[in-house]
Amino acid sequence: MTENPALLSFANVTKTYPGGRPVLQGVSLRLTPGETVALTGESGSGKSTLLNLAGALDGADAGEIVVDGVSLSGLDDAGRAALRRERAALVFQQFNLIPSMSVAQNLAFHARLAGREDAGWTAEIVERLGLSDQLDKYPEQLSGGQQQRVAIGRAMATRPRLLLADEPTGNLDETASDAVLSLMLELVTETGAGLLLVTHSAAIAERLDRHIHLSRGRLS
Ligand SMILES: Nc1ncnc2c1ncn2[C@@H]1O[C@H](COP(=O)(O)OP(=O)(O)OP(=O)(O)O)[C@@H](O)[C@H]1O
Repeated sequence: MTENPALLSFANVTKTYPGGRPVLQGVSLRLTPGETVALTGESGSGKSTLLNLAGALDGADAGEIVVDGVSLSGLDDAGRAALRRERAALVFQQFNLIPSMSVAQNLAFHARLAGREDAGWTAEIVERLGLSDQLDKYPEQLSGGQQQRVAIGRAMATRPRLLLADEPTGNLDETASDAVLSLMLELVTETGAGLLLVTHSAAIAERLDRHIHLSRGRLS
């Protein structure tokens, strides 16, 4: 049997910030298409660091990271930006919507940058995320749950192969958190993307296919 190609792989990755203690010490992991993986660990254990490396927001000191067949160590700034536009999308706890843009403009923004505007797919995302009545509104006019749905829609509009989410429901109450997580899992599963999601919540981690834990710079 041939092994599924990895969508994301870390091989012996290490990371230390200047003047700090080692945060990641020989981390290896593998995520295949369609797989959803929860990453937990105590505060300060390096979860966001690992996610930022996977999204090419920062570079590893050693080891190899490959996203959808692309080795990150060989990329310059432009290559890293292209990777985030075309292969790996990020969703953060703080939503990070553009305040001066309407919901419709926020949703279209990354897809336009990537030259991948697809009106049919965007309309489907809007429908699925229940945003039809919100398109002309601005982020400040939305609830936290609605803002996060826009952030997820914006990330999914480019049909990323890999979705990296850093405590995406951390700012939401339990009901909104459940709803947003369900929508995210549906979209990810339907598009065959992979999901790596940082969470503090055991209940959220249980809803994903697999659970990995970071402690003292290593995964278990
Ligand atoms: N840009 C940076 N410069 C220096 N040190 C950093 C930087 N970012 C993170 N750190 C340090 O690296 C360690 C890991 O931080 P990281 O944010 O990855 O942890 P985390 O597990 O995501 O934490 P939390 O659950 O609190 O968000 C911490 O000790 C933190 O202080």
